[in-house]
Amino acid sequence: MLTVRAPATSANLGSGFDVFGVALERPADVVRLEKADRVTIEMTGAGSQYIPEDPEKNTVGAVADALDAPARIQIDKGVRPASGLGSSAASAAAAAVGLNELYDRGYSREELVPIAAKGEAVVSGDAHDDNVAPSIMGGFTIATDKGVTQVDADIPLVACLPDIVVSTRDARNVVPETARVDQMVETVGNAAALTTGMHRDDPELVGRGMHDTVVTPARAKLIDGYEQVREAALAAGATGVTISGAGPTVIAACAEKDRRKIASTMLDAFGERGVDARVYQTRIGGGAEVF
Ligand SMILES: Nc1ncnc2c1ncn2[C@@H]1O[C@H](COP(=O)(O)OP(=O)(O)O)[C@@H](O)[C@H]1O
Ligand SMILES: N[C@@H](CCOP(=O)(O)O)C(=O)O
Repeated sequence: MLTVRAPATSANLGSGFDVFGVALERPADVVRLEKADRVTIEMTGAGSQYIPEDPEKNTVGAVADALDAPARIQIDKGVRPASGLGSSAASAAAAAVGLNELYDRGYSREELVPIAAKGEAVVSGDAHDDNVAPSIMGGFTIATDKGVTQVDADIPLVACLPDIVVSTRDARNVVPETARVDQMVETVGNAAALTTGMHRDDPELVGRGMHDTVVTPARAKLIDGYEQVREAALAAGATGVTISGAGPTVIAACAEKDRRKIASTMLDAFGERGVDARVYQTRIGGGAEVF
């Protein structure tokens, strides 16, 4: 049996809607695969009771189909579904990397990205690549229909996951259909600053570039306590704060020395709203690993 560990990811980072993503050092899904006559899926771990084992409805089923690689697939979820931490993508990324190796298909990591994204289409209606790209390739990724650009950035992060469920499909429905030119100009500036910050491993520049006035304000309404948590994290030293993926996780970039304080401040701020939460003190990490 082949074992693959594929990391959680944080997509968008504010200014890079549907394009930017980072792999997180933790949490991760662990997927075990062996060749079989047909695809079967067994789920365990965080929130697994809410995830269908039917290959037609699970992200890994679409990946196995695309690679013509039937297998017995056991998924141990470390990434809770509907978290904004690329839960559905982590399983799809692990399946793409694992089945490619098991069946010796010979695809490169970059070529596996659109294949894994077919799994995302099953759950959110859109084959967006911004979670599967970093989960497969690691680091900071810029995923467009022209391919993926990747850099091995190192930025400390805090990801605070409240006990609220936001499905990516629902959160995509509140994205505004249009943006003003001044918002476009601001977004381009922020995205450029963030990208430069990733190349320099500079949390200040990355945090500044996470600002977004187009998609984030619309989605913030789905997360009870978002504004309070954001303000508390900034006051505790975060260099930037935004919604991770479609939410409800709130993600902060920071200097290493401030990470612990920011983590406890974010938990407290959700607590003051009566919302339970858990927090990951993490950083940008590598992509899927095969054991
Ligand atoms: N292997 C999988 N892992 C996680 N969620 C899955 C998987 N397969 C299907 N799903 C479904 O995908 C949805 C979660 O995906 P999504 O809303 O994109 O959340 P996330 O932000 O955590 O990726 C849930 O409805 C879940 O049942
Ligand atoms: N770009 C997508 C990313 C969704 O990420 P997820 O972790 O919430 O699945 C979006 O913002 O809709």
